[in-house]
Amino acid sequence: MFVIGLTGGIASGKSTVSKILAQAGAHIIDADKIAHDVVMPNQLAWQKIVSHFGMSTILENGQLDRAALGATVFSNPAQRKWLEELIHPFVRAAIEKKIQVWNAEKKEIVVLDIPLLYEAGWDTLADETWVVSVDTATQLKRLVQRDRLSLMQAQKRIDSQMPLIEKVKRADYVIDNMFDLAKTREQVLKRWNQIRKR
Ligand SMILES: CC(C)(COP(=O)(O)OP(=O)(O)OC[C@H]1O[C@@H](n2cnc3c(N)ncnc32)[C@H](O)[C@@H]1O)[C@@H](O)C(=O)NCCC(=O)NCCS
Ligand SMILES: Nc1ncnc2c1ncn2[C@@H]1O[C@H](COP(=O)(O)OP(=O)(O)OP(=O)(O)O)[C@@H](O)[C@H]1O
Repeated sequence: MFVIGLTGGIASGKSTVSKILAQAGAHIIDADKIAHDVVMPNQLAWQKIVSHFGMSTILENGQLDRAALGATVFSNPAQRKWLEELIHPFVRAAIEKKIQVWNAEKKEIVVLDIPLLYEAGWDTLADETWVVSVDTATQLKRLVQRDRLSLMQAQKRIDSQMPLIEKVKRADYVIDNMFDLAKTREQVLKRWNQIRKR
């Protein structure tokens, strides 16, 4: 089994690349999705969040108010650290379990789609790392458009991550996602085909 660690900055295009890889036959582990699943109502992490942040972080249906929690933690690094220290061990355990299962099932290529791959030190789970890169103006524009955040909210989210330029330096393979999707697909499939041939 070969494991690709796919990362980038927020809204740089990880999900877009991960979709292309899935269509090509990769098996995807999506850390954002796992992080959403572990805070479903009444789970241990959900209970700890409610006792720590209070009922104002819960919607009427019991789900986390992700916008409210995001507004709090992306303006307060100490609270973000608290939330990460709670959620990350659950996410890491789920990722390791899935890797184990897929390894036993002899899946050929697995992709770890993890926004905080380097920040969390989880790049060691991968055989090689890919970074999806865009310039800061494009990142901000796409983030504001997709998530309907104000410029200031979007900038706070970007600033809470390792600078994208730093991630690019650490990457084994960089995908430049500044252009159209065809160009991105071309770069993804180029490296994908090299890995397949090994
Ligand atoms: C604060 C929360 C509730 C906001 O939820 P929201 O639905 O608005 O965002 P979502 O979870 O879909 O994340 C969107 C993007 O935000 C960025 N992001 C998320 N968490 C973090 C973080 N702790 N630090 C920096 N960037 C982050 C990532 O690029 C991610 O792809 C949520 O992001 C969260 O629980 N974060 C802590 C868990 C975590 O670190 N998740 C990242 C994957 S392990
Ligand atoms: N090459 C491109 N050209 C134009 N728009 C793009 C391109 N790639 C991605 N986008 C758009 O930019 C936004 C961010 O892309 P995407 O959701 O793939 O980023 P992400 O890195 O997965 O984000 P997150 O860190 O929040 O998970 C989306 O609205 C997507 O449709």
